Amino acid sequence: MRGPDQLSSARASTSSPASCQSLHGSSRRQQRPGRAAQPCIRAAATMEAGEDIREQAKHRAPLDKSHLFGARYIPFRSISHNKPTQEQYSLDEVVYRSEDGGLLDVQHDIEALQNYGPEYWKALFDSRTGRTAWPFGSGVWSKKEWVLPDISDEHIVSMFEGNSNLFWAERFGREQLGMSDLWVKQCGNSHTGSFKDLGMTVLVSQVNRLRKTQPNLVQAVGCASTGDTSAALAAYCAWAGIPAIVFLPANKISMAQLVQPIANGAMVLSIDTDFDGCMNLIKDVTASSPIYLANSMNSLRLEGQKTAAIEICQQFDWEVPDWVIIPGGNLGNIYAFYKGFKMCRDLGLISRMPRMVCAQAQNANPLYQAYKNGWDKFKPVKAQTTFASAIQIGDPVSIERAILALEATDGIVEEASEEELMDASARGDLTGMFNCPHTGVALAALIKLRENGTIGPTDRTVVVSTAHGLKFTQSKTAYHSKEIPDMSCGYANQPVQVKENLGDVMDAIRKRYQI
Ligand SMILES: Cc1ncc(COP(=O)(O)O)c(C=O)c1O
Ligand SMILES: N[C@@H](CCOP(=O)(O)O)C(=O)O
Repeated sequence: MRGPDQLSSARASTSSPASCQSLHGSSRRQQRPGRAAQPCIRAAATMEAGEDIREQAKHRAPLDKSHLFGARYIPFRSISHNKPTQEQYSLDEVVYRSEDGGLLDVQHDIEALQNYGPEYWKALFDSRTGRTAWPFGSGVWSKKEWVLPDISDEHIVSMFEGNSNLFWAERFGREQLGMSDLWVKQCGNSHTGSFKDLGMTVLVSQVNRLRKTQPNLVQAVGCASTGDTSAALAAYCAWAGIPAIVFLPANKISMAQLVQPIANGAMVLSIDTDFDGCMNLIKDVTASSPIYLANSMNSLRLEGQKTAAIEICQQFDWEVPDWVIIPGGNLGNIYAFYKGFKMCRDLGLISRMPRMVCAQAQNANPLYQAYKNGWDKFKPVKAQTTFASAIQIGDPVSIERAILALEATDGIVEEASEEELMDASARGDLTGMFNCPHTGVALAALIKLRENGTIGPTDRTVVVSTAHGLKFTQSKTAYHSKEIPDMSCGYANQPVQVKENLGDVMDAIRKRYQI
């Protein structure tokens, strides 16, 4: 079968990748899907003097992909209730809700994508990984046809996010849990230090396109945030020169998170409320002004975030893990992962879905409570203070999306107390990780599910790490200093004070290591 890159890349149109020396001078010969061919996306061999990689991409791929693949908004309920719908919106419209006030979802032309077959997509994605060809150096845009097929490369706003490593948690698994196949997907090892970059590149790219093609439609982009969405929004908008406004709950986010949008020049509103209060405000503001909503209520974000699930499959050579454990707050990400795995399965790249686990802090656990009540009694809660401050959310916008993802994957919801999440985070760190507290929540859920036998010793399990531990040094420092009231901080590692004296130094070392 031939794929989209061949369709308009003349010199890439022979079936051998070796023949793909340069993609300059396309003859735009149209071909139909047919026999299998190796995809070739290699950038032009030579760059014109003064060209940058974005300009180079214009020569490489002057594709009109819109006739091949498309995507649009449809009501989420038509998916959850499995009912066809006439209601749909172009991605070039500013719309966040369906006619009945429900969530939207981005629907792709799955049949058109199916024309190219699983081997085509695997080879195409593999060929793009680890390169600098614009925009495929990004782990999100290397899956462009599955994300935002219609956007032109020159409108994309990317910092080559994604392609995060899968950390083999060999020692943590073996020594602490008796597990042989445990992995941590390091989504927090990213430009702004959280998985939000994956969604924000898509949303800000679409905003950039709207601003270029429909002047005055979008004058700024805004979000409510517990610290990570705001950091990502501010950075991507700064890169593209788009005004950003972030609503933060006063005194409820870490100092490192607060300084990110400040440094990137966003307008930072510190509001005397919690995240849910900020979310209500930003919904009202974006409904009545040319300020575009950047929270995951906007389903564009999830199109980028879902690529982390596709990457996990790719990193395992298209084998599916048995379990994927994800910390949940506003609950967009669990659905994004579900979408990524489902797309891989619907397009034949994998043969089954993993079981998904959503992990919540006990102090902010509305999903856990709904799960325990058989789903039909969801009630928002007033979220209490938690070290996992980025998931201190009591009224998650994507509750329906999360329930669909969990029901469809025979999923589980677990919770973690403050002590459990801090201990789990510290235990992981002692085996070489450097976790944020939210990853601590996911690790605590793993520990519980392993201890009660739900997760078996050889089950391939992926814990999704959602932010970089360096954003949360205040809570780590408090733990290791044993300064947290009512917490034993059983895995604390305290610095040893010694005089500048060889004898004292050696005594201290001997005491610890018996050397
Ligand atoms: C670090 C971190 N982990 C986990 C989450 C939860 O993601 P979601 O809101 O998509 O459930 C968030 C944000 O809510 C976050 O910032
Ligand atoms: N943790 C999030 C909360 C908002 O989530 P979103 O995915 O809906 O933007 C944050 O960092 O702000």
